[in-house]
Amino acid sequence: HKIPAYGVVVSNEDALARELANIDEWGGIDLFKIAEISNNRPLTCVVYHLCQKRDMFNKFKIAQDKFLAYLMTLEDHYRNVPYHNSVHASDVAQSVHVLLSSAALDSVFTDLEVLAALLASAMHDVDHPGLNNQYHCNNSTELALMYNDESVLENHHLAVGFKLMQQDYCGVFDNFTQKQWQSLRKMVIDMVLATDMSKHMQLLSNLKTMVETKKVARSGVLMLDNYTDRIQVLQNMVHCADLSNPAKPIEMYKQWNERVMAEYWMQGDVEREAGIEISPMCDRHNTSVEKSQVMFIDFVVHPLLETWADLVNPYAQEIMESLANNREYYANLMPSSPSQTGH
Ligand SMILES: COc1ccc(-c2ccn(CCC(=O)N3CCOCC3)n2)cc1OC1CCCC1
Ligand SMILES: [Mg+2]
Ligand SMILES: [Zn+2]
Repeated sequence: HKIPAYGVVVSNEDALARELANIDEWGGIDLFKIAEISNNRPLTCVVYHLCQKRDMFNKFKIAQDKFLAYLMTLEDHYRNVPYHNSVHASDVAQSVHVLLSSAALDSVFTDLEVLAALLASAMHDVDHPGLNNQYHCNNSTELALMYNDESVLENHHLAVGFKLMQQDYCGVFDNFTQKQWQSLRKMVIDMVLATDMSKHMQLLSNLKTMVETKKVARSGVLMLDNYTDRIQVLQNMVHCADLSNPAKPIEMYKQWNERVMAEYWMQGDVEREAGIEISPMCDRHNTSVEKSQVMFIDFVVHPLLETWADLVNPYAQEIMESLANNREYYANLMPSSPSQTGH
């Protein structure tokens, strides 16, 4: 049977083609529109399309129908929660694709490393329950007990993502050598575990050190000559993509913000019902949305993306400008901002 052009059977293939046209650009595609057109299969069609563009099926002799079966099953295991659904995963995959294409990283990473980064992005939040690690640890949930309070969700995303790959009807990496498979699996594990926010300061510090000591070839590309350096750049890349909403076009950023707040407030409702302490920013009756975003940008996103921009300098200026504009947008909306008080 013939495989559809974008992996998924859609009513309007031309519309999907148009939406995917600017997939190589930062903020170039609207994942919410792609979710609509693809009958809520944004992850399957974005990741399939990226792997086709990067010729992954030929490079690794991957059976396209098996890869599609895996992507579909993976996407089916994302939950229908406001933020951590498969639209977010497809956004992280496309953002990683753009960061990987930075001129400073030209030919730096092997095809296996690129495939690992795309797979890590695709599976990095699978089966997310819409309740964060703090909730699981505070309440010793099934998952917290399973993973002893250590990167609980991230370990779960990996376990689910790889278990689905093992199901024999997938057999997606049957043509990999044992060495290729073990290398791919280790890199995906290292990247997904690095999306745990509790690792953020360590990751950022490693990235800063790498910027200070970076070796750049005459061609201007980064020289990374050991696994530790290579995986640190890949981990930071996926982490940057995971935190990249504030650096995207404002209309998309606003939608991500509504969704993440809806998820936080649902968690706050669960905590209030259970009579336990409501987590930070999870109380719908007591959160300043705009102030929270300005603080998120100032204390988390800007320091990380600024360091990334230093690493691939000057190839991330547009990302930094977008972030600065969006920060101003929310700063001006803050209740006590000067523009409100008229002076
Ligand atoms: C568009 O808004 C956000 C977009 C992304 C994030 C965000 C933080 C950490 N990550 C990485 C994954 C993670 O560790 N999480 C997932 C979010 O919940 C906390 C544990 N992602 C937060 C966002 O806003 C928050 C609510 C107001 C300020 C902060
Ligand atoms: Mg996550
Ligand atoms: Zn995520």
